[in-house]
Amino acid sequence: MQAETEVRYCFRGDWYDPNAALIREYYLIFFPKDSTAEMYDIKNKRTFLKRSKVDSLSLEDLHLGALINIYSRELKIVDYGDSFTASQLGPTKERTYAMIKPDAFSKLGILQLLVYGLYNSKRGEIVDIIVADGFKICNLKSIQLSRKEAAEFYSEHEGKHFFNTLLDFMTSGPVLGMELMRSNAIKRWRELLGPTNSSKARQEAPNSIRARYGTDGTQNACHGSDSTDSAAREIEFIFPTNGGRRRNTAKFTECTLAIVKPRAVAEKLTGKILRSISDQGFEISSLYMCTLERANAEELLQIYKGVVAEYTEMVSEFSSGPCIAIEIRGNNAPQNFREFCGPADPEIARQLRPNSLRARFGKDKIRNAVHCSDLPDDGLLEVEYFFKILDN
Ligand SMILES: Nc1ncnc2c1ncn2[C@@H]1O[C@H](COP(=O)(O)OP(=O)(O)OP(=O)(O)O)[C@@H](O)[C@H]1O
Repeated sequence: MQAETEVRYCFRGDWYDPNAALIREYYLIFFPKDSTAEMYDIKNKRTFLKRSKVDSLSLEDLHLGALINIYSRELKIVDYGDSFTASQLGPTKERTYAMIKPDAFSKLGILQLLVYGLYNSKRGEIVDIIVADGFKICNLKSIQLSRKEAAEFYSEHEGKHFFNTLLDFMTSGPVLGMELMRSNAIKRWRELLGPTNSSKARQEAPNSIRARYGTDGTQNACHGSDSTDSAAREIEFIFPTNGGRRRNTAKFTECTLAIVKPRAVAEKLTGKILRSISDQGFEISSLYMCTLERANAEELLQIYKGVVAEYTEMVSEFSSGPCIAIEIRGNNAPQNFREFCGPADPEIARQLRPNSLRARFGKDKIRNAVHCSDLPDDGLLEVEYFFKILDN
């Protein structure tokens, strides 16, 4: 009897080795059956990691451009490693760049877009449309584009009569940049957008995003890449992987830091958590998705080292996948937000503060959904760490 071949997917991944200051290339082989992975060093032609369990990794995390953490190594998936993987996953994992432009951003606000959009189907806001249509949000950031950046982004239109108006508009307020993934992502997102001109959209595609949220020919709510090449270029432009970052929208006043931890992001709790934060009266002034390296997680959590028994596990959870860093603003934000987060242990939180974030969304002490700055003086320092140092 012939043995059944085990399904395995192969990717090419780059890891930046800071000691040698060079990029090392690996094949990453993933076995979905038991969530194990193997790594092969391409240059040195040898196995780098024997087949080992990587619980935090799932096939959903593995797509072109993804940043994943394998045993403290941040690997960027740069290509498919074999034709089987390319043919199986390529069509289902097409990426596009979507951007909520300043008109829709300010009309709806980050929270309505992200939260009510996700969780109040009656409002049917933009992100709801995105998620409900089967897109995965692979990256996300609120950005303030400079005129130079807007001009570069829309360089194909330079010289056209509407170019200056377009730049005025695109720099008039924050935008929300998103890298989206699903099958036929580019075509599907543009179908959802409808015609460029919002008035035409209202006539020809009244349910489209531009018909519903756009104003006119320039202020048309959202952008979508028009080809695979432009998607790759635009994703790289907004979320550069080779140095430099786009300016975030953090304000650094009356603020504290919240992080939606990787397990909560993976369980799609981000929207519910953001909604609770805003319902409580806090302002979400800036946010972005990132995958923390172990060293950064250690730095953030250093005050717990030697104090909290679960320190090592906490660091592992923090660096296990994408998380969302948020600048929270409000009166006495560090203390008030910390109270709203509740005790670190969700079991205790459920007894003592049943309405706190950790009581509602936490699983256990490690996977307690949300991190918040602990001491009053740490609020601004941690916001600066995430929004000035890590995101610069
Ligand atoms: N005739 C016009 N008058 C004013 N603004 C325009 C005009 N044509 C395009 N624009 C603005 O420039 C943007 C880029 O134009 P383009 O032709 O690439 O449209 P699109 O591909 O539908 O939009 P986008 O690139 O933003 O997804 C439009 O979304 C709109 O904001």
